This record gives sequence, structure tokens and C-alpha cells, in this order.
Amino acid sequence: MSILVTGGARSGKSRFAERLTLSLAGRALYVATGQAFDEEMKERIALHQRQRAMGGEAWTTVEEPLDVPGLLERYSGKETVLVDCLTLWLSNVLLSVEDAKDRQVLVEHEITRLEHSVRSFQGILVMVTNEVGDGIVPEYALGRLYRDLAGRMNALLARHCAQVFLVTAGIPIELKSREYLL
Ligand SMILES: Nc1nc2c(ncn2[C@@H]2O[C@H](COP(=O)(O)OP(=O)(O)OP(=O)(O)O)[C@@H](O)[C@H]2O)c(=O)[nH]1
Repeated sequence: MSILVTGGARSGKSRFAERLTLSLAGRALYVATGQAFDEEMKERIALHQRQRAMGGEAWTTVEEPLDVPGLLERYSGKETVLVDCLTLWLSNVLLSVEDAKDRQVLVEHEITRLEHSVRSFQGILVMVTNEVGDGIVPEYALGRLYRDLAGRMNALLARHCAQVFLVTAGIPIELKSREYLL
């Protein structure tokens, strides 16, 4: 069963997704897509690591900025997985393509790979993503491409998820309930 947790920056979506995951399984694999490029991000990551450590032995952390589809295939049927977060994964993939003319096609191919790995995942999979398109229209073409790809990725994944939450001001709102599938 896959669950998608979306929301804006600092909405509390990571904390909610962590609590939700541990309410469904005692132990889980935390897949971090974030990369510590600067001091601010290093501090944020350290804070997340300290918070997870407070949960005792519940979490095993794996850092995977790019090959999230491959990782999901490897852990399918073996572990409960929380991926935090898919929009950072998407920007890592987008920025890893140097040639601008190939960018959209290659990133769309990766989103399709992700979609397949989510659909075939066996077990509990919780994914965190961001509501990127809620802000102002980005000034640059790359920003607009990112916004559009993120919106499409979220909609595609939400279709395959049994449950979808929007977290806003720390409050989770169930957008798609499990009964929806019945
Ligand atoms: N590399 C790495 N990244 C981590 C680790 N733990 C958390 N992160 C990253 O930290 C990011 C989430 O942190 P924040 O930027 O504080 O979250 P936010 O999305 O702004 O805020 P919330 O909505 O409140 O969760 C995610 O992209 C994770 O990948 C870790 O152990 N290693």
C-alpha cells in the first residue's frame, strides 16, 4: 500500500509522514533524497537525524539523491519505506542533466520509472512531496519546467496511492481516503 503526503515548505509534512509510517510498522527505512550543499541544509538534516534517533531503533537511514526508483525495486517486499522527499529527488534529477535540450525527456523518463516502481512496490510505502506550484510563477524557464514536472509527478503518483494527505499548518487533511478504492 502506498501513501502520499504533500504540503508546502515547513508545513509539518515530514513529522506527520514519520509518525504515520511508524503507526503502520514498528521499523522502517528512511530514504533521504536531500543533499547537504550548505551549512543551513547540514543543520536541518542533523535536526531530522536527531529527531529520528529519539525514536530509538525504529529508523534505518539510506541517502539516495538520484536512483529512488532502483532503490524501491530493491526494497520491495523487504522493508517498510518512507521517502522524504520526491520534489527534492526531482530537482536532483533535473539538475543532473547537463544538456538543456534533453532535460525534459530524460526527467519524464525518470518519473515514469518512479511511477512503475511505486505501482509494483510490495508492502508499505510512504512518500513525502511538496506543493510546488502554489506560489508565484517562476521567473526562469527551468523553474517553470520544474514546477510543471512536480505537479504532474504528484498527480500521477496520487492516482496509484491508496491514501493521500495534504499537510498545512501542521494539520494533515486526508485528500484521498482508503475507502475511495472500494
Ligand atoms: N541527506 C539526508 N537528508 C535528510 C536526512 N534526514 C532528512 N533529510 C532531508 O531533509 C529534508 C526535509 O527537511 P526540511 O527541509 O526541514 O523539511 P520541509 O519539507 O521544509 O518541512 P516540513 O514540511 O515541516 O517537513 C528532506 O528532503 C530529507 O531528504 C538525512 O539523514 N540525510
